[in-house]
Amino acid sequence: MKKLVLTGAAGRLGSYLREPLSQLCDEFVSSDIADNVSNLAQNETYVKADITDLDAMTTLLEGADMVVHFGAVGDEAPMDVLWGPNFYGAYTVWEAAYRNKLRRVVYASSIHAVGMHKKTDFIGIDAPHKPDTFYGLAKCFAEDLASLYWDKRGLESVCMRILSCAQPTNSRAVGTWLSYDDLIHMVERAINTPITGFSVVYGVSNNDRAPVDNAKAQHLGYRPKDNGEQFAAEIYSTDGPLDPHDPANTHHGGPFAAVELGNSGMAHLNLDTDDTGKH
Ligand SMILES: NC(=O)C1=CN([C@@H]2O[C@H](COP(=O)(O)OP(=O)(O)OC[C@H]3O[C@@H](n4cnc5c(N)ncnc54)[C@H](O)[C@@H]3O)[C@@H](O)[C@H]2O)C=CC1
Ligand SMILES: O=C(O)[C@H]1OC(=O)[C@H](O)[C@@H](O)[C@@H]1O
Repeated sequence: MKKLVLTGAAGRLGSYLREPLSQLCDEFVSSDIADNVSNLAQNETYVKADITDLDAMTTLLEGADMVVHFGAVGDEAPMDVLWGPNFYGAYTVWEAAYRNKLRRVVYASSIHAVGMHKKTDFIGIDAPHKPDTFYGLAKCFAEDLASLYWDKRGLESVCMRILSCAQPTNSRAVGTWLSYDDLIHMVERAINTPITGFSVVYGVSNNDRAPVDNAKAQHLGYRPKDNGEQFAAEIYSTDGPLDPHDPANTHHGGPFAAVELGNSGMAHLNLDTDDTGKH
C-alpha cells in the first residue's frame, strides 16, 4: 500500500499502532490534535489536525489508500463534549475518505455500542445496537455511517468493537482483555484482508471467558493469541464477590452500563497500571 493515515496517533492505542502500521505502507501519516508525537518512523510524517474540521480531514486524506480512525474522546462524557469528535468527527472522516476515493476506513468502535446486552447473552457481531452511554451511541452512529457509505458509496469499512485494551486489573477484564499484540494483529487483518465490504469484528483476545462471538467475522482471518486467563487467579483472589444485581457486573458494557449518562465510565476502571508511557 502506498499511503496509510492514522488518526488518534498521539493516544494510548495510536501510540502502540504507529510503528507496526508504518511497516505496512510506503508513506505513513500520523495525525492527532496534539502538537506532536515523538520517535517518527523513517517513512512517517505527523500532521496536527482536528477531526471536527472537514476541510482539514479532506486535506489529510489526499492520496491515501486507507485511514485507520482512532481519534475520539475515549470515555463517556456530556453530549456537547462528544458531539464534535465522536459524532461529527466520524462523519468528517468517512466523507473525506469518500471525497478522496479511499479504499477503506478501519475504525476503532467499541463494545459500548452493544453494552446494554446482558453478559449471559454470548453476542455475535450481528447483535443489534444497544448502547450503554452517549459514548456508545457515537460508536453506533459511526458503525451506521460505515454501513451507509458502503451501501451507497462503495467505501469499505472494518468496525473493530474493541473491548478492553489495557492490562487487566479487574474481573471483567479477564474476559474483555485485548492485548496490544492482538490489537496490532487485528488492525493488520482489517487492512490486509482483500475484500471486507462493511465488516464488524470484536476486538478481544483469545480469552477463555471472552463474552462475545466472532464466528461471523471469520473472513478477516483474525486469530488472537493471548488469553486473559493468565490474570484470573490473582484478580479473583483480590476482587471479592461481585454483586449480581449491579449492571456493571451483568452487562457487556461493565461500568459504562452502570453510570449516569454523561458521567465517566472509566472512573471505576484502574486502567493505567500498564501504561508504558507511549503517549
Ligand atoms: N482503549 C480501549 O480499551 C478502547 C478504545 N476504543 C477506541 O479506540 C480509540 C483510541 O482509544 P485510546 O487510545 O484508548 O484513547 P486516547 O484518548 O488515548 O486517544 C484518543 C486520541 O484522539 C485524539 N483526539 C480527540 N479529539 C480529537 C480531535 N478533535 N481531533 C483530533 N484528534 C482528537 C486525542 O488527542 C487522543 O490522542 C478511541 O476511538 C476509543 O473510543 C474503543 C474501545 C476500547
Ligand atoms: O470497556 C472498556 O474496558 C473500554 O471501553 C472503551 O471503549 C474505552 O475507550 C476504554 O477506555 C475502556 O477501558
